[in-house]
Amino acid sequence: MMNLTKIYGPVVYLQLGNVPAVVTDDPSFVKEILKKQDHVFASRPKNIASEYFTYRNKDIAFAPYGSHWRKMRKICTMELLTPKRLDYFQQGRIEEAQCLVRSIMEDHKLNKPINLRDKLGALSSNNLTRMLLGKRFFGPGNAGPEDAAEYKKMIYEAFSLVNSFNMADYLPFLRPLDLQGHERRMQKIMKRSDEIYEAILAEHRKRGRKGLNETNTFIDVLLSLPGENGQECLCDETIKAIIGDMVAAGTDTSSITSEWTLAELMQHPEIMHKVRNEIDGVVGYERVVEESDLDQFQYLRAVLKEVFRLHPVGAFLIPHVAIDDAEIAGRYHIPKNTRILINTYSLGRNPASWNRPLEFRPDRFLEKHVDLFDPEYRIVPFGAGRRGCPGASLGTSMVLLGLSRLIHSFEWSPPHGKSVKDIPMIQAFNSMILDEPLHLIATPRLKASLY
Ligand code: HEM
Repeated sequence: MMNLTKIYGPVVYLQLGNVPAVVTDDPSFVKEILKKQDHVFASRPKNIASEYFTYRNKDIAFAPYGSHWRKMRKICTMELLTPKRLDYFQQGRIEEAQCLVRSIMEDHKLNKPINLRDKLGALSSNNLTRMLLGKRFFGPGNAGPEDAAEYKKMIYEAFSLVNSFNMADYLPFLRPLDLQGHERRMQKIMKRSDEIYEAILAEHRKRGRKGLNETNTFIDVLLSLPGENGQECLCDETIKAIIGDMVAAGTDTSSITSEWTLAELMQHPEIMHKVRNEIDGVVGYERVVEESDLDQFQYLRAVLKEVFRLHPVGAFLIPHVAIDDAEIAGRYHIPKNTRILINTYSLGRNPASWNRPLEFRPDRFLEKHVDLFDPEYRIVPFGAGRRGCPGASLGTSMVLLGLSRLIHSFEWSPPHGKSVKDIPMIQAFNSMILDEPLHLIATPRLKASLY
């Protein structure tokens, strides 16, 4: 599917079983869909995975366009991801970055290669669950190693099921057969994650309501807000769906991006050197990186854009759906209910937009400024418009803080007996993650008291 536009042109119409779909990787069409006619393409398709994981679309990311989505999106931006609340939880993110560095030091003392997928996964999970639930899942003071491993596996599996192709979504008569076994896996994950969220809800209810302010975790805020249609509170399923959305939307996205960044930097030592020089120049050697330093890391930000261009978190944005008949570029008729698949993978590699597109060259973003929300839609790492990612600023800060701490605190090298050429720079089948978890050796480079 990723190569269709190369063969047939910038807009391809497909009939996927019962479902009409349009695939595009052309910036001008993407602009038309996400900006000029954003209101027409702002809905989401129903599919089996979202039915399970979002309590029948009670969340934000998969909710169809309408009053429920509008209300939840408003809660998300006006009550949860507010600058004040994100500022308040900054201390937690700093502590998590320090825990990451310490746990790498422990592995270093044992002479162990570092499994960066595990470390970065723990970092983003803890960052999110501290803010959402007031709870860490990994490391000291956590929910217990077994709970953590189970929770991590669940998030990972749910994320991959949502992103994978399920035949029964397109040929509904196949659904009772569950030929790919997806639905059985979904039922199992959902049952267990529901038990976990029920227990967390009960625990927070028991503590009672406190005054609403920026120090509240997201779950406490959600428990305090009035519900829909004059209800006193939001219903439990809605709260669980929103929390599940944020965990799924914020965890793997951040850790996948950070893992690719380190893998690319290992392949390009001269770029790693420039990034480290930049961080050293701002921070020096007497303290560790703080969030307030991140604005000054212009080169690291260019590196991150280059990673988003070549390795977006999904090959496609979450599908959009036309809520009405539409016409794009004055010549393509798009019938109501058509699914719109924006191919971010080939958008970032489109030779019409990018010079030598397959080369990893962050400097291109310094020679010519391109924003993460690019007005020309040559990259759309966070989507755009009404359905654009509301966690973009938090996600960017989490990734930049984790990476800059790792690069400032350690020299990195391939495991003993291997070279950078042995790091397989290929993505997994059916997903955008590195095919194999990145393992590296860490050597501390700052004075001992900073670890
Ligand atoms: C590096 C980190 C992240 C990346 C790359 C990313 C990327 C994306 C993308 C591509 C979309 C789909 C946009 C579209 O369909 O047009 C999205 C949607 C969304 N993201 Fe993120 N995201 C990140 C972090 C986060 C975080 C930290 C949160 C919240 C805690 C979050 C919450 C959401 C939500 C709720 C949606 C659905 C919006 C809607 O449908 O109205 N994301 N994100």
